[in-house]
Amino acid sequence: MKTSRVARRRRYLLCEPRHFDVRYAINPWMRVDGGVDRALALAQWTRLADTYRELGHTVDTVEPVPGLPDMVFAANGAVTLGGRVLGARFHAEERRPEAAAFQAWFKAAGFDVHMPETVSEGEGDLVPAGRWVLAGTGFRTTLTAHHEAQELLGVPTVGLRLTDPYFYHLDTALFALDDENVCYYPGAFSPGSREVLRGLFPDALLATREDALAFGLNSVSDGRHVVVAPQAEGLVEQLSAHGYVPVPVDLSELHKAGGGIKCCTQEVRSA
Ligand SMILES: CN(C)C(=N)NCCC[C@H](N)C(=O)O
Repeated sequence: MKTSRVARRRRYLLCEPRHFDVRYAINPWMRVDGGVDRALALAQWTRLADTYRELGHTVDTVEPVPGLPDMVFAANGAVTLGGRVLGARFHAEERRPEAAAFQAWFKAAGFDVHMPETVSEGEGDLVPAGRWVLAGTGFRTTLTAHHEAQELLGVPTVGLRLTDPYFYHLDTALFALDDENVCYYPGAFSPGSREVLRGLFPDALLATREDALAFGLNSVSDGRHVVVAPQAEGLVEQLSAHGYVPVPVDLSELHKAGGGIKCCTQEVRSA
């Protein structure tokens, strides 16, 4: 086991939860009558942004749009690799207008944006991991979108079928630790997809359902520091035991909409 892990500086795109709310239910976490403390959501999100800066990463922000309460989940707005950007096409009608807002941000930042033809929820389902883009399907992003991602990004996509509605995006069930390894919850995947993951990542860290339900797999790693939900206690211990440095950030208020740390974080990967 490697004991010294190396961090790489990252560029992250975030969206302040100024208009955050739970006004519709498009995943099993969302309760429209549950109540949201927006001030707390803002404070938690600010801690996340500050944590990235303290770790030496660049944080950009996209202006939140009134009436789009899920726009804080910036990871869904696109996926980028080598300076190429595949925009988003959202599954739920309520989120569809977000796609144009993220597209505009990327264009203004100097990127060409390819807009997908079918449902494609950005980094929620398309997770660059070393030589591959791991590509979730089953609830949101389509197989056609996997192919579009492969054609645009020039990297093979590995399709993985999600089967548990609580883990409706790939990045609720798996995250890349670095360019060589991942951490995932096997119970979120079909038997065939579990076999594929075992074959590609024989040394992967495996998480429990309890840690997955605590949004532990919705973590962001820079190769050394893993920004992780403190509620995922077993995973936090496991990461330390494998030489990573867990950096707990609590986004409990955002969990009410079905999102966590990674959902709030779009990595901008330039050429
Ligand atoms: C991993 N990512 C990016 C996410 N899981 N995103 C959270 C999306 C939450 C939103 N209410 C929805 O259901 O689309």
